[in-house]
Amino acid sequence: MPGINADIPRWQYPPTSDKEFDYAKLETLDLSQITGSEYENVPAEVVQKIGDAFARDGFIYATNHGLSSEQIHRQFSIAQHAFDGVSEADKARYAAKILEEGDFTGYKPRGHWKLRGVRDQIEHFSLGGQSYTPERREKIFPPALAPLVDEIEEFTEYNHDHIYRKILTVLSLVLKLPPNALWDLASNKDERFDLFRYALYHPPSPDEDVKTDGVRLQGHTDFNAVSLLYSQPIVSLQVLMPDNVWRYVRHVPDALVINLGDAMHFISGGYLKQTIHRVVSPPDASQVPYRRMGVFYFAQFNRSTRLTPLAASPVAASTGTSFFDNGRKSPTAWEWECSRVKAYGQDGSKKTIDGGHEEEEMIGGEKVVHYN
Ligand SMILES: O=C(O)CCC(=O)C(=O)O
Ligand SMILES: [Fe+2]
Repeated sequence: MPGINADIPRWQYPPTSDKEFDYAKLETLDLSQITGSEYENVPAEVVQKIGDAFARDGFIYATNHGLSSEQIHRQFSIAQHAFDGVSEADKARYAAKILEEGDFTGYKPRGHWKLRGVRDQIEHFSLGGQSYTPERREKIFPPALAPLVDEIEEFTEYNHDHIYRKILTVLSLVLKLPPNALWDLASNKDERFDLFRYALYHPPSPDEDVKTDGVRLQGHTDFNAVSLLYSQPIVSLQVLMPDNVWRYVRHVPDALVINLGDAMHFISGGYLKQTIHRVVSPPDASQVPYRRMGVFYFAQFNRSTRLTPLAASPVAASTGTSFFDNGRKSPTAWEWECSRVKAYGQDGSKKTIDGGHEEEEMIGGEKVVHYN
């Protein structure tokens, strides 16, 4: 693999919890069951099982994605290097223009978001998951990461071309469309704006944890189409399950935790669920002192894709649900992303509703609720 010799410290995974918690029961998709030169073949029972899981829970695990433990571990080591091997001055120089442009590309410092007046403790380094031209390389990557760019690019391409593509085949069949229908909405290279992210959750102070009730990343839906989260040992991610109970996601070594975002929800007429999830302080006290590292691939449709229910899908049509003033004001995938990125985590722009949750009006009259 190119750049593999770039000598960086190896990430030490925190110890895995051996305690039992109220874990979410999630289905598993074995990605090796999707075959064919264009990943067009999926056994009918897999389509049924995964379609039901995405319509009900919105979250699944995926295994047999074709990446080795070592390749995944390497990404966690690169993540560590992106935070520990880059100076604070360079992080500021390569800061993301989150409020100005609604774009996460670059570094997000701790404290950009606030929850109940408390600054968040999460650092990000996010990259657009598309080819890195020489100009983009210089603009996005601080010098300390330059030797790793080819390796990072190879990983992001794999996430898009193989893992995301397979998920899109399954979902196309779930929506009773031809197997390549959703891939056709996501494979225009000139319009790609997937986001690949390394995230570092620093442990907050006990005082901060009290003020936020242990919530470290407020309950939210993702803005994009399909999110791929590389499973990591610290028990912390919670999913709001169909019975309205927050349940933890169990760590499955080398598996992917996959969830759907707003874009997929809208184009499926609401059939596919954009499930609410959040990150809280670890229920296993022995994990509390550890830094929690994340490797996430947020896959998107092409920028100009209109987020309106797909007319060709009988499943999308059958829900009878439409959005954005009956489609008259449907944004593109890009417009929706920018509008949500700018507004997220900015205390004060919302109104409090039932249950102490907060509601905010987004473009096209759609409402977004932030769950506490
Ligand atoms: O940290 C995690 O496990 C999930 C993060 C997440 O939900 C997000 O960044 O959208
Ligand atoms: Fe999320």
